[in-house]
Amino acid sequence: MYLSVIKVSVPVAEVVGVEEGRVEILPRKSVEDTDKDFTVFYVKRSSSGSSYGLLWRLGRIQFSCPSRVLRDQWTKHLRTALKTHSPLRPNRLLVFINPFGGKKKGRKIYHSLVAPLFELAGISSHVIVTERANQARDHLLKKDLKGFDGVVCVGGDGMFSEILHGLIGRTQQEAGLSENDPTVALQPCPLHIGIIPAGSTDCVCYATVGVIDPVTSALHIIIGDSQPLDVCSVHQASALMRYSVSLLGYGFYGDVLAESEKHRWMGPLRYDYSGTMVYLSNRSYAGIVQYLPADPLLSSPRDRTRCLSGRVYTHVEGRFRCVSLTCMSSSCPKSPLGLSPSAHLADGTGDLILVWDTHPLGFLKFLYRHTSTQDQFDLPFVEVHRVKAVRFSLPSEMTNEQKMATPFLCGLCCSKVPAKSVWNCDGEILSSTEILCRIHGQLVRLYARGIEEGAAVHNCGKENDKCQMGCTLIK
Ligand SMILES: CCCCCCCCCCCCC/C=C/[C@@H](O)[C@H](COP(=O)(O)O)NC(=O)CCCCCCCCCCCCCCC
Ligand SMILES: Nc1ncnc2c1ncn2[C@@H]1O[C@H](COP(=O)(O)OP(=O)(O)O)[C@@H](O)[C@H]1O
Ligand SMILES: [Ca+2]
Repeated sequence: MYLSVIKVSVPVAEVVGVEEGRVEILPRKSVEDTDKDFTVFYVKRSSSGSSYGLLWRLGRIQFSCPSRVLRDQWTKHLRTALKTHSPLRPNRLLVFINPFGGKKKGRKIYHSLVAPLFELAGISSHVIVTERANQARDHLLKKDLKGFDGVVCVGGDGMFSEILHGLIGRTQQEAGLSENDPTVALQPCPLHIGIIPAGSTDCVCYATVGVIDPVTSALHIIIGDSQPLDVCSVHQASALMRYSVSLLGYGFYGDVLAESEKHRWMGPLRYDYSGTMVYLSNRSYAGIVQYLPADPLLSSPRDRTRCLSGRVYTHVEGRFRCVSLTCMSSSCPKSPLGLSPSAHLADGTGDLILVWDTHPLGFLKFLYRHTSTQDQFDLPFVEVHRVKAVRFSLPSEMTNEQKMATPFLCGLCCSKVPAKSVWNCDGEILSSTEILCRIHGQLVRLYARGIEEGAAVHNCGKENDKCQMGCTLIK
C-alpha cells in the first residue's frame, strides 16, 4: 500500500506519524490547527556521503481536505493502516542511557534527537539513565518487563552487550533452560533491541544499519523494522562466560583492549593509540584452535576429535598474531567492510579468522586492508573458516605457571613478553583463556533491516539482490 502525493510516494510501512493541522516538529514543535489540514511524517532517505548505508531523515507532507469530516476520515484510516501494516511497531519502550559512553553525549543525543521522534510516533518510553555498569543488565534480569515491546540502548557496543546479556538471560530463566550448557538450544528473545549509537566503536549499529546516526536508528525503531542476529555463547569448562556478537579476539585485539583500558580518558581515540602501541610490540602467541566447520561435508570421518553434537572438529596448532571469531561482518567506521565482509548477520554461523605469525610488515598489510576494499584474507598467513563452534586451548608444553600467569602489557618499555594473551569479547576482557564457543542462529532481533541497497553491490556475490540472511552491501 502506497500513499502518493504528486511526486512523493511513501510506503505506509514507512509513515512515522499522522497529525491534525499543519505541524512542524523541528526545530521545535509548532501546530497551526486548521481543521481541514493534516500532516504526514515519513522516512526520507538521503545519501550518507562517507558511509555505505543510507541516512534516514524525517520527511513531512501537508494535506488539505475539502472538509473537516474528510480530514478526520483520512487521519483515522491512516493510523489504522500503520498498525495493520507493521505489527512490530512498538507502543512502549524501555530505554537505557549510558551517560559515560563514547564522547559522553548519550543523554543529549536521546533527549534532543530521539525523544521528539518517539513522541511524534506515539511511543511511550520509560527512560533509565544508568548510574553504574551492569545496571541495565540487572534490571532486565530481575524487573517486571510486562507491557514493553522493546528495549533501547543508548550507548556503544559495551552497553549493547549488557542489554544482550540481560535479555538472553531473562528469556532462558523463563524458559527453564541452562545457559551454562553449550549443547542447549537457547530460546530466542521476545523483545526487540534498538540501538541509538553513542559509543566508541558502535560496530553492532554500523553492521546492522549501515550508518552511525541516532536519527536513522530512531526511525528504524519507530517503524518496527526487524533484523535477527546470531549470537555466540562463550563457555569455560561447563560454565557460560559471556555472549558475543561482534568481535571475539585473542592476540592482537585482546592486547589492544587490555592496553586501551588504561587510557579510557582518551575516549574513542584510545583504540588507535593502543592499537599502535600493541602493533609496535610485535607479539604472537601459541595456541590450539579446534573448529566445527559450518558445512558438515568439510569434516572427515577419520578425524579424532568429536564435538558436542557428534560432529567433527578440525584441529590447528601454532603461533598466531590473532585469532578472531565474528558472527557478523563487524563493520565499523574504522573498517567499513569489517572484520569479515561477507559474513551474514543471521545465518547461524560465525567466521573464524586465523592470522598466523608473520613479519611485522605482513601483519600491517593485513590490518591496513581492513580500511579499504582490498581482501584482507588474500594473504598467505591468513585463513578464514565459516564455523558453528570453536574451542581454543593453550599448548600442553606450556608450563602450568605460564598458563596461569596474568598477562601484562606495558607498551614498548618492557622486554618481558607474556606467554599468553587475553580474549576480547565485544570489548570486555574474559577471565579465562581456554574457551569453547558456539554460534546460536537468530537468538535476538534488532529494530534494523541490514544494510539497504543504495547504488550497491552485494558482497556475498549477488548484485542488487537483498540477501535474506542480512549480509552487507558495498558501493
Ligand atoms: C593500519 C590501520 C588498521 C586499522 C585496523 C582496523 C581493524 C578494525 C576492526 C574493528 C572490529 C571492531 C569490532 C568491534 C568491537 C567492539 O565490540 C569493541 C568494543 O567497542 P566499544 O568500546 O564501543 O564498546 N571494540 C574493540 O574491542 C575495539 C577494537 C579496535 C581495534 C582497533 C585497532 C586499531 C588499530 C590501529 C593499528 C595501527 C597500527 C599502526 C602501526 C604504525
Ligand atoms: N553509569 C555507568 N557508569 C559506568 N559504566 C557504565 C555505566 N553505564 C554503563 N556502563 C558501562 O560502560 C561500558 C562502556 O559503555 P559503552 O556505552 O559501550 O561505551 P564505549 O563504546 O565508549 O565503550 C559498558 O561496558 C557498560 O557496561
Ligand atoms: Ca552469522
